[in-house]
Amino acid sequence: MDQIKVEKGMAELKETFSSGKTRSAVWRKTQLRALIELVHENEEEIFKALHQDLGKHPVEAYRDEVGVILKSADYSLSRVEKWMAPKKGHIPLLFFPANGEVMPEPFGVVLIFASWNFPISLALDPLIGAISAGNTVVLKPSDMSPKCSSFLANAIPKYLDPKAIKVVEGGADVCEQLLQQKWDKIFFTGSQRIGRVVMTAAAKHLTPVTLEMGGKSPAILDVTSTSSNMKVVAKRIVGGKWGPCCGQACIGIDYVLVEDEHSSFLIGSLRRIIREFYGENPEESISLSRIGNKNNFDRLSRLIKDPLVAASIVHGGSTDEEKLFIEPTILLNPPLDSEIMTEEIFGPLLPIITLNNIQESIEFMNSRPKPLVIYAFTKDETFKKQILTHTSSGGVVFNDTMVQFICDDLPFGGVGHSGFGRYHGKYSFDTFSHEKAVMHRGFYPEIEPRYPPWNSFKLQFLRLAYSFNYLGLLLLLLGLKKKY
Ligand SMILES: NC(=O)C1=CN([C@@H]2O[C@H](COP(=O)(O)OP(=O)(O)OC[C@H]3O[C@@H](n4cnc5c(N)ncnc54)[C@H](O)[C@@H]3O)[C@@H](O)[C@H]2O)C=CC1
Ligand SMILES: CCCCCC(=O)O
Repeated sequence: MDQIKVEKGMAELKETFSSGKTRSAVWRKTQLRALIELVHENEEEIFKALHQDLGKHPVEAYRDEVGVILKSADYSLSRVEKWMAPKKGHIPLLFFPANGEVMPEPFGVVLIFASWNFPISLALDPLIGAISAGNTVVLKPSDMSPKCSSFLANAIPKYLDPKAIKVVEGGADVCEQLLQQKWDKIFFTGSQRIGRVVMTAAAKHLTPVTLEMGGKSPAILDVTSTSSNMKVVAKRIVGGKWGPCCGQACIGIDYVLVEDEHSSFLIGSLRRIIREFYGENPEESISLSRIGNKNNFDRLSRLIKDPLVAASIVHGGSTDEEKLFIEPTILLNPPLDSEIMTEEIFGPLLPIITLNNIQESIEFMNSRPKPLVIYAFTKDETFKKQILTHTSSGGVVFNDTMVQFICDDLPFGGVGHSGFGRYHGKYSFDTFSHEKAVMHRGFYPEIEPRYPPWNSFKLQFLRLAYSFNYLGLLLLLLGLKKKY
């Protein structure tokens, strides 16, 4: 994409934003309704593109993408006017008469990078936030999900305001061109490697950035307190590992921590559920999506080629390069210094790491980068509190997996290496808004002690004023009055 085209597009977006039309609730709600219409009217085409790019079945495509976007857009559409309204801010009596408010305003022209594993959700969910907050937008879908990228590039201009929302397709070269522009906000979903590239480019223009990244999200299994629910636990672990995009999910379970004595029970339970979900021959299953691209296939295949890792495979391990298929694979205690345990797996490989005591899981997690989410299957309230207070992660889910992604009142985002900033629901609106402080003052009474020349009285006045000790202030002023 040539630089002139990028700059022309930017100029138009800036002009649109300056016109003020994106600030109105009417414009924002019109765009949100149009987005809902886009998804409804093109559901089959979206299913087709998701199947072509990732082998997703329509049910998985609806669960993780189409349904998520319809939910998010409807949630914002019904609340955006309330979110737009200035919120009252308390002003101390000292400044009477005065009132204060916090007024959300759009940043301006924003850039959104989406990833390939949920190419519709991860493009349109941030877009919903950017529109709700009144911004103009460049959306850059991932080039690694080309059919979905092409669908978005064709459909969005037909439904949304083309002078305010543009789709730019392409890979690293296009991205680097885009990053040379001065954006008012960048919302990035992707890897730490590229997240650093984005942050570096944003720093040049002091552009605020939200980084939605990933990492190694563990699932802790306290079998002692959940043994009576093991079938549900196993379904949720299998669903949370291989369900979303065949394990290629930022909030997918990366590894499981379990006490040694329970590892066989767990593996047997997982095996049964894998068969129940994907049949005797998962390669033939229509319910298991495929590895997204050759790069990820080669990387994952390499992880299990390591002899010590290969020796730890207790289920699965088969691959088919032509079909970009990797069987749901379980490993038991691969070496902790192997790449599968030091790098984000982002695929259908599930290491099970055994501990002497489930309490050790806290130290195990704390000795590694902060994950996007911690899943913990336990009914032990004390252990829950320990996890919440002695570990740090983007989020914590007790006794389930993945479902937090569709809860609009829970912020979705990481901490430390898993990212910063968050979105979903009103958090999306806030992420794409500047909260402007507004204070209205009167002209009387004047607070003379705020002005020079300084003297001891004014120091005394300010001491009481800053402690908002109104009685003290009154007595001081009365005392002054009496004195003079
Ligand atoms: N927190 C979240 O919501 C999610 C996080 N992720 C994380 O993303 C990673 C996998 O996603 P990928 O798309 O492979 O990540 P990626 O970092 O390779 O690409 C992300 C985006 O950046 C663009 N990009 C690629 N090269 C670039 C460059 N040189 N300069 C600027 N932009 C560039 C891509 O086209 C894409 O739009 C995993 O680490 C995963 O954990 C993935 C999905 C969701
Ligand atoms: C179920 C949808 C999850 C999307 C974010 C991810 O895990 O990559």
